[in-house]
Amino acid sequence: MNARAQAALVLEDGRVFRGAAYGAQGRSLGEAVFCTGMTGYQETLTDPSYHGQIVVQTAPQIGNTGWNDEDDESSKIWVNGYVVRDPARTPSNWRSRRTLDEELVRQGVVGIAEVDTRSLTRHLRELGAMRAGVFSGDALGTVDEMVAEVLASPKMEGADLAGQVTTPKPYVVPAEGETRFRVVALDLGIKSNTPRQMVKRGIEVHVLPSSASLEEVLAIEPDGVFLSNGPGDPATTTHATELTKQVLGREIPLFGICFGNQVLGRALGLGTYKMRYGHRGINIPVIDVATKSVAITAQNHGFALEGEPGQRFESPFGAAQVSHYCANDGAVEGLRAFDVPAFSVQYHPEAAAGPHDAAPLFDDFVSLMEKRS
Ligand SMILES: NC(=O)CC[C@H](N)C(=O)O
Repeated sequence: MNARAQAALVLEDGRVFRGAAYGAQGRSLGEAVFCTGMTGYQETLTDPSYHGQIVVQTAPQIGNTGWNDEDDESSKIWVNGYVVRDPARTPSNWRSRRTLDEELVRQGVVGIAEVDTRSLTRHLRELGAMRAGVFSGDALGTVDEMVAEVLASPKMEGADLAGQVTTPKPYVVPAEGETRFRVVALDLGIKSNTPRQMVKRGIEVHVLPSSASLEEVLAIEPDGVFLSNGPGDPATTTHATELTKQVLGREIPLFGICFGNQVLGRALGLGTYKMRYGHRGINIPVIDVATKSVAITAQNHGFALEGEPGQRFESPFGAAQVSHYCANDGAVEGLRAFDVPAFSVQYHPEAAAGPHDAAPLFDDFVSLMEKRS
């Protein structure tokens, strides 16, 4: 392997990890977060929810299966920067078209390799996700210069990012087989596998930009409304939250995932807060309050809804409950409304990548629409 140029990962608290340039060379700034998934790096990199973040892969070996033309979760890589320990020298997979390194270069994503990602993960776990920068080649400066650049970059709290990743124009994903339902999916940063899960169940999915108005939603005469995942601070989602309230007021069945869970929660009157380091991985245990069963889930979030496991509360739309919580730390993982047809989860039932325990939630959405039709 050719020697790689020098690179540095600089955290806002002044901690510096030296390593080797990986992917494009230059500078990238963003919030450093760690993801514990041992597989699924292509889906992670192309998940729009990671926009604005520098993703640290806790697992040491990344890139082993190269980059293929099938597994992208959107049109491009959204992470601002990428941190790995030991990149594959020779990827091997029958679908691989190029190396991860080549793809990062092709898309101009600045990364760093040869970083002790376990030590870095422990640092972020104890001190919290924080702003960081990856600097390589000519962009390398003195530590003081690099820290100053990091400190001048925007924080994740207060970041309104959905508008930067949403589709510019509406589009339709046709149902497979007979069309049983029509659903409006509000694109706050949707992943490709989500419409795929719905169309398999006879749903025609109308994906609308995050700025869609109530009139635009109603013009489609939807049987249900879906709120997608997405990047940024849920406290900034005023438009989506207002739209959700109007949909709830009309008793149109509603299902939200991740950012969508936070938006539904805000519409029901709950607050959101920034977690210390969030949940990012593909083996996060969630408990369903009603059945006490555990699902192993795919997750990627840094904010969470306020609330206690099982807590019932009165919302402007009647009674509701914190229906799911995380077995690791008790964080809110799902909501159910009792007087309007709405529910949501903080995790990813589309599971790309990840286990399929939560896939039946799409069937629950279908049942909710069946009951109303
Ligand atoms: N995957 C998501 O939808 C993430 C939601 C939100 N941006 C968070 O970090 O909590």
